Amino acid sequence: MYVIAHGGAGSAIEEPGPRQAVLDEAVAAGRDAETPLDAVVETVRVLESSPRFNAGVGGSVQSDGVVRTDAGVMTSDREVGAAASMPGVEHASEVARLVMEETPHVCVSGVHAVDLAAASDIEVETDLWSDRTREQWADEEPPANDDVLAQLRWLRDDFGGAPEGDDSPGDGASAGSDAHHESDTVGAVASDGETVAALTSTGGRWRALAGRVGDVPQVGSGFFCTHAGGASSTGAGEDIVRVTLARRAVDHLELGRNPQQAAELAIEEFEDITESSAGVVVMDAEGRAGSAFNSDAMQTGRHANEE
Ligand SMILES: NC(=O)C[C@H](N)C(=O)O
Repeated sequence: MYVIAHGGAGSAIEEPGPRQAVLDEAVAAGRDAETPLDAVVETVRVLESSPRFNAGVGGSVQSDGVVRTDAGVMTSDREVGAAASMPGVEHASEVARLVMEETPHVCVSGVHAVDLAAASDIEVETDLWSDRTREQWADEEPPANDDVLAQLRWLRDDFGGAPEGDDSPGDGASAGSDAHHESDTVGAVASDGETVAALTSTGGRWRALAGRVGDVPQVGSGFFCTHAGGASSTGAGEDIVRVTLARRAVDHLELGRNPQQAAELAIEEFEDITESSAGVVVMDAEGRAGSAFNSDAMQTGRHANEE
């Protein structure tokens, strides 16, 4: 099985080694899977369980002090499932798969998605806080939860550009430090040499308005897959949605470009349109991989067809 995984597009961190080790472990878990769908879920599960990434445990905290998770998955036969805004769900990837396989719908959200997960024996009520997010949240001074408009005023300046922690090239008012690790969304694309699956999972963006949903569970934005191949995006979700970044990358595969060209072209177009920052990983049906980003850094792990 061929697999490429990413740990989010953002600023370079001082010690990338430990995160790279988790990414490599995640790809190793996916390599042993039987199908591309199993492979992306196995890969992303490892990343969701690591507090080093902004997905599952360690996910970003929303304005009301709650961590909510989102994920989306798609296979090359255009089966799609997504789940959004789930408190207490570590493996949003599993809920996205559940929505795809067991419901007639494409996306389920909030407490209803959590109920569906619990009824299907997916673990819920997990403590998604990490030491890092607990410490960072302690420095915040959010307005009271029942004053939504005050919360909106409090958080508004953080958005409209690159995710916080990413100082290139967006115009985010809070750019410049990687303190929140909020750009460390995770994703994977896998291929058995014939069929493909793509999956993305996140805690969203730091102190986003409670209930905010970004690109990750939106088909074509955070993830996309056809017979040509699949893509998983990361970065400023509000901007990724405006250009449907994953769809754009896969379109380039459909037009005959290789995965590296497809990733680069999609990011160039994204930057031209939004002046914001993002990254994308791409794998075609033969298992050849490519990746591109216009942030300072994006860590990937891969076991790809190098032919
Ligand atoms: N950094 C990220 O990738 C965050 C994610 N794209 C979101 O906006 O929810």
